[in-house]
Amino acid sequence: MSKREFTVSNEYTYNHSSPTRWIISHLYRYKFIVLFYMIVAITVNLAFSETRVLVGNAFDAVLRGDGAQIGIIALEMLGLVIFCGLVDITARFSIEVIARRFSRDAREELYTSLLGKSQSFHNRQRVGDIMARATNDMSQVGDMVSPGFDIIYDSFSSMFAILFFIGLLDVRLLLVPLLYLVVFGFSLWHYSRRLNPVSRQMREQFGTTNAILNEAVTGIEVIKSTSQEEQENTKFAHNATMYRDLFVKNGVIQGQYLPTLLLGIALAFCFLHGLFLLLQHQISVGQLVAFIGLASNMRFVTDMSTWSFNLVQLGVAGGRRIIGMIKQDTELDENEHGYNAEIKGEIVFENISFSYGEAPILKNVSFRALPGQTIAIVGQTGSGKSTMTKLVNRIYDASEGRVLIDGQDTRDWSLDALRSQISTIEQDVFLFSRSIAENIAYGLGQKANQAAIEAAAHDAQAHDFIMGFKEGYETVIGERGVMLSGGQRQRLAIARALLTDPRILILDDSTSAIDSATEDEIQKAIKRVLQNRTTLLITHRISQIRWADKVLVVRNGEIIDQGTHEELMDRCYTYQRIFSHYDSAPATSVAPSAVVNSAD
Ligand SMILES: Nc1ncnc2c1ncn2[C@@H]1O[C@H](COP(=O)(O)OP(=O)(O)OP(=O)(O)O)[C@@H](O)[C@H]1O
Repeated sequence: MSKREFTVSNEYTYNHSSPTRWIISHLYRYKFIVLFYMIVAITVNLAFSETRVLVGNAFDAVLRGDGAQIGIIALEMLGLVIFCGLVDITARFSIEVIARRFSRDAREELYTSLLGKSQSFHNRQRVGDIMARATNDMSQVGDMVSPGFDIIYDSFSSMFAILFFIGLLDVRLLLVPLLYLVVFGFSLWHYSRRLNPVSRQMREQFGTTNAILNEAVTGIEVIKSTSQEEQENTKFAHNATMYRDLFVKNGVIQGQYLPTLLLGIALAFCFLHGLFLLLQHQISVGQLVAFIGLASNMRFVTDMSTWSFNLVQLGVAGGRRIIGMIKQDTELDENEHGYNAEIKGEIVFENISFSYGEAPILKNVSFRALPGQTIAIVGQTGSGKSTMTKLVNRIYDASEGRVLIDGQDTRDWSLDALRSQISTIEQDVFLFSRSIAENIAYGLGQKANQAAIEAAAHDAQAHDFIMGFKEGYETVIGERGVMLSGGQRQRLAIARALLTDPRILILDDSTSAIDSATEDEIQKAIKRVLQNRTTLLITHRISQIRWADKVLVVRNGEIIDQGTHEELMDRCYTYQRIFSHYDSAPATSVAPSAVVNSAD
């Protein structure tokens, strides 16, 4: 079992060792419905084949001039046809239930697995590709069961019924149908082998094309502002053409389906064989008619196989892509039974080094924050400030060294216990397209009440602007909060953090987008949110740096000095360069990156 950051209790375990096993393990979950379907489907086919035998019997009765027998046969036929119709509905209904449950379960499985993947995993993935797997591959998997598997099973059970009744007519009549079956099986195997790789490539190509489309729609602003429509269009057209070519290739293989030709030959031989036995007085005319009727039923088996095998191929290919994603390794483990306690708030970085890839981003970083302290982090852009904070709640793990929270290595903490007590307010606040109340209450799930939400919004200086909307707290904000200004989004994020009452708070440049009119309100909100918790504060604002108990000066992934604002002003040249001309200025913001860069 690979590592996961999130699991659901009582989760059903599926077999991921191969796509086929995965599919079987899903179907096994509904074994009784599957069994019911299989019995019912075979019953329908037996009943249907019996009608052919009745036609043969009717022929014999006509030749004998036995009117009474003809009447009985007609009634039997009527009864059988009604029975077939009714039972067939049950079979179709049960297979449809299985197919849709399968799709639903597989969707849930993929979704849970995605929630359990690490940030590094999601950094690597393309959203469009994930979406293709979650939508298209999922419906392929459902269609594989119904109509795909349904038709195949129906075909084979119908074949079984055909052979059964032919055997009852006269065992010798089985000769040609059995020979046909062997040749049919072989050509089907050959057909699947050719179709399989093309189906797989089609799925892959669909994912890529979808990812390009998704990226273009998400980044439409950049495309337009840089006039790159032409380039994007060419790229998309190239990929769409590749998808089309694969589709055509798929069609060509399907068009070369040999069993249709083979069936024609088989039927001709069946007729010759039957005729031969009739002329030898080995079988009756009625038996010959029944035999030909049954043999021509093999047409359903042959025709249906083309399309349904394609559906199964596509389903298996889809399943392979889905489990491919589910099985992909992720770096962190939920550590469900790890250390679990209320965080007091001590953070210790012990000789931390970290890199996303080859290049080291943090080098031998050490510092200590006592419970309740505010630690400001300043440094040039790209120096590794945000990365440092991402090691605290284990978005990433350090490559070397240890991060200790209350003396415990973060790797020993239960991930849920750790993360649920740490909140981050980032530069780019993410809001869901839900109501404002739901966005504020997000960290608490369903547990927050309206009064608590409003109190948090008051403290975050967000209440007034929220009440300015017609729907107040029930206002649904657009995707990614586009209806709100940067400052409003950040105040909602502060309200969210206040509500969850985290023991450790990470504020990453959180006030950079705020205009001066709301500056005071925000300062109040931030000051309020810092109280009674350990805070790592990445900021460009001198007023906030003054609140800090300690300031870390970061350059190229190293802490070059640390101390209080006053100490650093006294002894750190780089720090002096950043803040000297703001020393007597009122609370305001600076862009230390620019200054530090020039100091370098
Ligand atoms: N997910 C990632 N994958 C690979 N490299 C990354 C990733 N995130 C950040 N980096 C790189 O790590 C370095 C440090 O980035 P980080 O965001 O920690 O800097 P920062 O000091 O917070 O910068 P800023 O002030 O601009 O936010 C940068 O060179 C950046 O390109």
